Amino acid sequence: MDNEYMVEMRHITKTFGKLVANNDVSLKIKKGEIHALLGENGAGKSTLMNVLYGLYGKDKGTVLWNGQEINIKSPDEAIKLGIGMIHQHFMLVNKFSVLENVTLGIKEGKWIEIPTDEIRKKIMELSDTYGLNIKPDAIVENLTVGEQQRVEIVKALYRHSELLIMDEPTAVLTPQEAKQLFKVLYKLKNEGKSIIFISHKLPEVLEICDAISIMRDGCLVEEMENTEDLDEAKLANAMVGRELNLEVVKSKCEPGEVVLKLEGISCDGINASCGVTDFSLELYRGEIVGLAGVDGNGQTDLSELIMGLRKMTTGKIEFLGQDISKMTTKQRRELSLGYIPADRLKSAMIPSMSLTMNMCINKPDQAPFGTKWALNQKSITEYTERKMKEFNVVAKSSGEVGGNLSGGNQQKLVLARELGEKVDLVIAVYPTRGLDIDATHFVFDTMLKARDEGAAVLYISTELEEILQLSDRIGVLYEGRLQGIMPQQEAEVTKIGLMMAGREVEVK
Ligand SMILES: Nc1ncnc2c1ncn2[C@@H]1O[C@H](COP(=O)(O)OP(=O)(O)OP(=O)(O)O)[C@@H](O)[C@H]1O
Repeated sequence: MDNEYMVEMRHITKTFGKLVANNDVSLKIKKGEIHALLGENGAGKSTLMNVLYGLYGKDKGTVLWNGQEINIKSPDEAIKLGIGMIHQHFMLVNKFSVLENVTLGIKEGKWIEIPTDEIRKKIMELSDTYGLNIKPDAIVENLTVGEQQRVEIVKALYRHSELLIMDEPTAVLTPQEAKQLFKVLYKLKNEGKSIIFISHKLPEVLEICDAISIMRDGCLVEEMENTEDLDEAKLANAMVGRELNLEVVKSKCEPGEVVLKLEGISCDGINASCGVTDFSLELYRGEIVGLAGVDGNGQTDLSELIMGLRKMTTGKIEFLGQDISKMTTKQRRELSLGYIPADRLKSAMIPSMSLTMNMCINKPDQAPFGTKWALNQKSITEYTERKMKEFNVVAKSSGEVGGNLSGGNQQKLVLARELGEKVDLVIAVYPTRGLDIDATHFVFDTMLKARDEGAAVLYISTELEEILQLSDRIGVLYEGRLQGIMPQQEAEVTKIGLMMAGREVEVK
C-alpha cells in the first residue's frame, strides 16, 4: 500500500555523554511537502537530521522510510535510499569543477573511466529542469555562495534524492537568491519530493512551508500545519516556551571623537571577491554605523583590510589618531577593539579546540591568560567560565571543544572573547548569521551596550531589517565601494535597495 509519509522517525533518543540532544523525538514527513524544523540554537535539530542521514547512530527509536523500517548506518546508505542533505557549510571541493564535485564518491558500476559526457549532459538537464543555472565545467571556488548551493542541489538530484534536508539554506543567500531557491523547492515539492527545511527566519517559514515541527531542549514540542492564523509571534513563543520581547530599545546617539578613520583604503579581491576600492569613512565614539549590501560586495575584504589581514594597496587607517596602516594583525589585535569575522568556524574560532583555548587564542601571552613563557590554565579556565556565564554560553563545560557547541553558543563565545572587556571599536561582520531569535537579540543588546559604553561600532550585515533597527548611520557597500551614507532617520528601504543594486542615489 502506498504510504502517506516519506519518512517517520519514532521515539528517537540521542545522547552525547550526559547531554540528551534528542529526547524521544517523533517526526513525520509527508510526501510532497516542505516541512520546517524550528527551534532555538542547541534545540537538537541538526542532531536529529544527522541521525536521519546516518552521520550519528541513535541510542533509541526507529526510522521508517516509505513505511518500511530501516537502519541507516552511514550517509552512503542514506543517499542510496534517496535522502540528500545540504549542510550549512557546503561539502564541495573548491578547486574541483561542478562536474567533478557531482561525481565525487559515486561508484559507477564497473566503469573504469567516468562517462564524463553523459554526466555533463545530465547536469545540464537537471540545471534546465529546475532553473538552477549551473555550468558543469565551472570551478567551484569561482562561484557565488548561491551558485555553490545550487551545485549541492544538483549533486543531490543527480543521486535521485526523494527527501532533501536543508540546514539553514537561506542563511548565506541574498533575498533574490532565496526567492530563486524557493522556486526550486516548489518544483521539487510538486513532483512529490519532500523537503525538511531548517531555518531561523520565520517569515520565510510562513511563506513556503506546509507543516512545521518545533523542537525545544531536545524534545519535539509542537507540530502544526501552516494555516492562515499562524504568525511569527506564535512560532517564536512556541520555540522558546515563553513570551519574547523583540523590541530593540535604543538610547539617543551622542557621537564623540573619531575612533576609526579610513582614508581611501583599497585592496585586491581574492578568489571570487571584489576587493575594496577607495573606501573612506569616519567612525565616531558612541555610534553604530550599519553597512548594508548584497553578500559578495567586499564585506569580508573590508573587515580583513581593517584588521591587517589583507595587503592594502592604497590609503591610510587611523585608530584614535594613530596611523595603524603598517601594523601587523597581531599588533592591531592588541588595540582595544573587538572583531567578529564573517566565517565563525574558519576565522573566529578553532572548532577542534576547547572553549578555554578559544577564549585565549588572540592573546595567550597576556594577563589573565599567561605570560610569554607559559599559559596559566587555572586563570584561563576561571576567566572563560566567568565570561561564559556573563554571555549565557551553554556548553557541557569550558573544556568542551568549540565545534560541539550549537551555532548560537559558538557566536556567544566569540562575543564574550571579543567584547568581554570594554573596547573602543567593534567590527562585526554578519554577527547574527545562523542565530535564533533570542541569540540575535543578544547580539543586538551586546552591540548597543558597547555603543553606550563609548565604542564605535561598524555593523556589516546583509539583513536590512537589522541594519535599520540598530544603526545610527547607514552606509551601503557595492562592489567594494561606499555607495553612500546617511543618518538612520533618512534611510528608506527603497533608497537603500537601489543603492545595494549599484544605483546612484542622492544622499545629503
Ligand atoms: N558531536 C557532538 N558532541 C557533543 N555534543 C554535541 C554534538 N553535536 C551536538 N551536540 C550538542 O547537542 C545539542 C544539540 O545541538 P544541535 O546542533 O543538534 O542543535 P541545533 O538545534 O541544530 O542548533 P543550531 O540552530 O545552533 O544549529 C547542543 O547542546 C550541542 O552542543
